[in-house]
Amino acid sequence: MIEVSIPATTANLGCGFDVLGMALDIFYTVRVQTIKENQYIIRNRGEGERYLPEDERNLFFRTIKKISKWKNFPELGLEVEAFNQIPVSRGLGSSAACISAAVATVNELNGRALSIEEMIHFAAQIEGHPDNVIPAMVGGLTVAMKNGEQIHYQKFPFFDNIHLVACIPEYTLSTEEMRRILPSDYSREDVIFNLSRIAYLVGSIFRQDREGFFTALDDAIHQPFRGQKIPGFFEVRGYLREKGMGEAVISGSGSTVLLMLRDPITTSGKEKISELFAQKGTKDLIIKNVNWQNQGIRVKQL
Ligand SMILES: Nc1ncnc2c1ncn2[C@@H]1O[C@H](COP(=O)(O)OP(=O)(O)OP(=O)(O)O)[C@@H](O)[C@H]1O
Ligand SMILES: N[C@@H](CCO)C(=O)O
Repeated sequence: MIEVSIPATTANLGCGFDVLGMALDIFYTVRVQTIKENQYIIRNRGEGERYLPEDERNLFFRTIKKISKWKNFPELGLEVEAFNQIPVSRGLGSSAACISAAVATVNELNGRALSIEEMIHFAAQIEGHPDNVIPAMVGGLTVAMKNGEQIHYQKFPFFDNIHLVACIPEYTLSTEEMRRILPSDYSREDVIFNLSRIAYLVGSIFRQDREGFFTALDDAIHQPFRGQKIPGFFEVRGYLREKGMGEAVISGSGSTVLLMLRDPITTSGKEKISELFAQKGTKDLIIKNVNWQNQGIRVKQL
């Protein structure tokens, strides 16, 4: 039996729309054993357990089958125990984790026949968002770049003196819908706004310049539009800025809001954040400290 574990990811990090992503210490873990050919059983525990399919319609098996076909690998029957800590459709890369786990499983069951570049290529093709898939697979904070069919990336460590807090609402948002609400054209001014910030942000990460990082997080491409669908986002961000506490960004396409803080959040800080969200109608909210992860795929033989 093998165990594969993949971290959640937060894509975009403000100005890095479709480019930046970072692995977090929330995991999707599968224990996989081969069984009779053509049998596919998955038992889901944790997030999504009430509604994720437990047969071959599950994204995990759909991914396994696609890759086995592309690569001409034998179609093995599989029995899987899945443990999911990543809330689904909340902008924390749950589908990227599930797809990456399937890709890593296929690789492991076929004598590690795939390179990391191939694994990223397949996973990104199925998931559609390399900014989630790359950090899920390699960990850290990553910059994704597409060049035709090819995907390139750079990986950096994040800051150990920025405290991350995920504010995870009960409601879900579909990535597809949250992409549809974005404009198809942007002014030159907005493009330069984001280009300058992403360059400055990556430079600040490279130099571990925390204040430079906070200065450059803002965005004109997606947050002004998506923020309107996440009641409380603008108010919480405004509060953190006003108090000098840090910044807030929309994680992936939402609904999660990721706080990036200079100091660890206090109990009263959490209460204030809950209150700001509640005033805008978001009442069922999980506020959770999270950490960035330097490792992506983990595989164990059990
Ligand atoms: N752990 C999982 N197991 C099986 N299917 C999953 C799992 N996670 C996500 N999915 C599938 O992917 C869909 C959610 O994809 P979506 O891209 O909207 O959300 P997400 O990956 O959680 O968030 P985001 O991509 O915005 O970070 C679900 O409806 C489900 O079909
Ligand atoms: N960069 C993608 C990530 C989707 O999770 C988006 O924001 O739409």
